[in-house]
Amino acid sequence: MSEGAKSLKVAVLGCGAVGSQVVRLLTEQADDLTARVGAPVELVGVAVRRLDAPRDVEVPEGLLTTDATGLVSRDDVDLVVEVIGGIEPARSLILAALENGASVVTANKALLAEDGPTLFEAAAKAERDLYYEAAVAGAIPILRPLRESLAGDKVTRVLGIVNGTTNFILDKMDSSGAGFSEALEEAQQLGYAEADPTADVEGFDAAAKAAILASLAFHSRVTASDVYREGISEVTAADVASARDMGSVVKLLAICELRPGPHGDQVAARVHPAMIPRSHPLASVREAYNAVFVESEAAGQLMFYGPGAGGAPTASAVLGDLVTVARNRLAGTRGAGESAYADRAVQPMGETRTRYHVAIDVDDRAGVLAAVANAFADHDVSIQTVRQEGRGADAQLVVVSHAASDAALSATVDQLRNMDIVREVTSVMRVEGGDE
Ligand SMILES: NC(=O)c1ccc[n+]([C@@H]2O[C@H](COP(=O)([O-])OP(=O)(O)OC[C@H]3O[C@@H](n4cnc5c(N)ncnc54)[C@H](O)[C@@H]3O)[C@@H](O)[C@H]2O)c1
Ligand SMILES: N[C@@H](CCO)C(=O)O
Ligand code: NA
Repeated sequence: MSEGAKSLKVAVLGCGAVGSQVVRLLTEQADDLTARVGAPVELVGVAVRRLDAPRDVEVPEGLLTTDATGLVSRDDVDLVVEVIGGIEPARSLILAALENGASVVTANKALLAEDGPTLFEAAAKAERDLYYEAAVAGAIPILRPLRESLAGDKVTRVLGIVNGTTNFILDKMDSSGAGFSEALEEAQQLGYAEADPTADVEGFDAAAKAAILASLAFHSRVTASDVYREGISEVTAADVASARDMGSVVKLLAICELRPGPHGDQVAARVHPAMIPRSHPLASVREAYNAVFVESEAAGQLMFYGPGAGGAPTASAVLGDLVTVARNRLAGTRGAGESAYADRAVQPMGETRTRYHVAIDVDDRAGVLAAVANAFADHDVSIQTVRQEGRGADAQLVVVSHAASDAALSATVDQLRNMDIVREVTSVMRVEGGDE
């Protein structure tokens, strides 16, 4: 480092769970950051909504401001960290920061998944960095591996547990037999789930992350609206028990795949609960942890595991990005921008091939098994396994299909629901992570 190198000035927008930890690390590790970057990284402002709000960190005297727009417009600010979240004012602030010549680090998956291209274009025009490792799976390095380490390989599939709250709830349901509401209540008491848990339990958070993962993995623009989404609020204790009987466990998965389409490979991106075998590496991801499983042509299978949420873990990813963009800044360069050259189409969910697990309560009499098998055959869906358990005059049939189009499988279930011999379809869930 050259003696007296000019300091790089950082503005932090938002001082909540993540922002307060970013401020803490920036302050506590100032000397190490200086050594690693090659110049002092100096915190010059922290934008907050209310000056007198209680905070998890003591912000140095005079740095707090309620004028975020004024802060990002300052001539001396080199680096802006956006940890406010949501669409506005985060988007306008990031665009203003880039236009003003700052490099930007954000953790905002909702914004990136909704309107990433606008931000990437602004970064390209301004010739500045826009980094966002914290936006997917918190502390786990997954975006940089996709963007850089695997840039010479062909990624074919990304399968992830990318929401800690829902993984905690499903893990609780699996380990204790609790129902969804009871497990959600416990997640709220422990501070994993928010008072309004919609974004997590209905899969919106995971779908935003899936869009970001698919865009990077397949060099295409995939937004949240391209991702098929089902949450976990309909998962019952019976589904979880049925999975257990099969040696499987229910997880909320984000699945991004390259699938053959009429004009070359297409991108399929979906978020839904699925049964996976207990022997699958993702089955051992417990509590609120996250993990992302990547398959690529040359590397084979890779797995990334760790804390996907929480103030300090997320701030770790933010700081990692901050060091990188600061180094780039000092070297007068920037990292690779958006890579969307492949421009792949998104495959509609109905055409995506999946497998189903269907548990059906039926009358226990001759011909019932054949009738159920025929319903699958009517939609050209091949059956992989059938298990039957007698229950007096009733029987329960558990059918697992081979891979078929999601539309055909869903039509099969509709037909089963309308059959006289079917008393109730007690569990329908997609199956992943085994042989097709
Ligand atoms: N908490 C996590 O575990 C986690 C993990 C990964 C990514 N993220 C992302 O990080 C971002 C921040 O999340 P968080 O958990 O810290 O949220 P948070 O709600 O704890 O903090 C956001 C803060 O921004 C402040 N704010 C709102 N509007 C503002 C404005 N106009 N100007 C200045 N401050 C304003 C709020 O008062 C609040 O303190 C979000 O994009 C979130 O998705 C969070
Ligand atoms: N609510 C998210 C936080 C990180 O995005 C989760 O539960 O994983
Ligand atoms: Na990450």
